[in-house]
Amino acid sequence: MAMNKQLNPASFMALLLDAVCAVDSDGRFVFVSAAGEQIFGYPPEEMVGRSMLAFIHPADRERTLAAAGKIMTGQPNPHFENRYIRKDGQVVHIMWSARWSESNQMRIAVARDVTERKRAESMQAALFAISEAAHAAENLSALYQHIHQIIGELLPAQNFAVALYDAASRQLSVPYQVDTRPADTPLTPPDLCELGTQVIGSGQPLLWQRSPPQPADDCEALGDPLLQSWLGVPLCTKQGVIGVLILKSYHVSMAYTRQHQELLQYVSTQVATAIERKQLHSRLQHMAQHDALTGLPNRALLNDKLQDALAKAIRHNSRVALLYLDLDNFKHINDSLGHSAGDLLLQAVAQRLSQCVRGADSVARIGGDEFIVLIEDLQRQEHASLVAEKIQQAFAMPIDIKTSTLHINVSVGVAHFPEHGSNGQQLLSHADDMMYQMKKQRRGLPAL
Ligand SMILES: Nc1nc2c(ncn2[C@@H]2O[C@H](COP(=O)(O)OP(=O)(O)OP(=O)(O)O)[C@@H](O)[C@H]2O)c(=O)[nH]1
Repeated sequence: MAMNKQLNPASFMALLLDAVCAVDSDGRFVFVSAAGEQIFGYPPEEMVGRSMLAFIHPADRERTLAAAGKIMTGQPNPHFENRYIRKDGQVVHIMWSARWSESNQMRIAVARDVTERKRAESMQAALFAISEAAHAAENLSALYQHIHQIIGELLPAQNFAVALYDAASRQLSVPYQVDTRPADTPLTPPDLCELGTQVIGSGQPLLWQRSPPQPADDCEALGDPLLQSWLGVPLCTKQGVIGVLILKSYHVSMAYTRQHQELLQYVSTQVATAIERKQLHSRLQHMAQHDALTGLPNRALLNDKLQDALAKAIRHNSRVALLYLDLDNFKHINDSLGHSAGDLLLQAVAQRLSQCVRGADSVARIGGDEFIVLIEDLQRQEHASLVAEKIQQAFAMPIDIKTSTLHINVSVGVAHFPEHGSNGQQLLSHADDMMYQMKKQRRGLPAL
């Protein structure tokens, strides 16, 4: 009891880890306890008299004003979170417990630094978001974009790239890259691939800083966004290192640190797994939609493309044509030269056909020696016959397979939308009939 009498409550306040603050009705700090310096980085006397808005993260100002308004109507808020910018520029997450004092006309609040908890939460959230993205993203490039966005919420990632390593060809490719450096400025060393290759080789992260740092004024005067800082973290899976996550900074004021490196490493395994899963999915999808021998779309993909083309043609009141192609006497080539020569011929035919059409058109292999050309957005009906003629001319040239020079003929049948059918099935069937008629006519002719 005797001891209690000697205690000075003000000395308790100085020992508190949380800061006690008082803010007047205009939002100005009236009092900040000693712990404020630890939390906000400013000595209390530098905060007192200034508006709280001067310290709050711009993105949280409006929300904070709304919460303060409610507190001033007499509703205490024991769990309000916002971000402050410390004197050293770091962002600090604060949990406020605040109420209005009618007699003092002030908000009385206790501030607790919850930055560590927030960081752990956002790291967990990032892991979860990356794994979600692996399922939700439609394709690999959508996944890279999503990963960029998630990483950008954890650390500065204005300049971000995903580089992938193909162990078979020992090549590093960059399927995703966002770089704020103007495209026409010359690349300043070090080269992205050079550092990326080092990360792949060592399987270790690499943090590179320009040394000595280029003064900011020099860079601005030159208009040259010189690379200042580079962070590369390997993407490791059970198969080994499959690539590198890369962050770059062109600003002297933003240099990557070991802390950034740890954050990026923390998410990199999840990123690697997500990319690997999506790559496998893309490969399976490609296999399900393409012919393994020629690499052309197969019947399933052709049907999808045909359906899309017809839907578009109906919307835009445009035309579509289908060419049904079948090689003549292909069986004879298989029988006389062997199946592998037949395979090579089919590959050569696929290549030659692809060269006869525009990028917007499609060539598909739908059976043994049967191919389809889908011509979209046809300006005039005659154009399909022109493409058919072009194909016939292309096949007038012999094809060299192994040691043989082969002369092959192609029978072609054409169907037009809307004249020969209102759906894909009807059009394919009509083109097949036309092709068969041509084949029959040819059979009636003397052998070439
Ligand atoms: N090499 C090879 N042959 C294939 C493949 N798929 C189907 N074939 C063969 O292709 C041939 C197709 O025979 P047909 O439909 O009678 O064709 P054709 O000999 O050109 O006869 P016409 O079309 O009447 O001129 C068969 O011998 C099949 O075994 C393949 O992937 N590779």
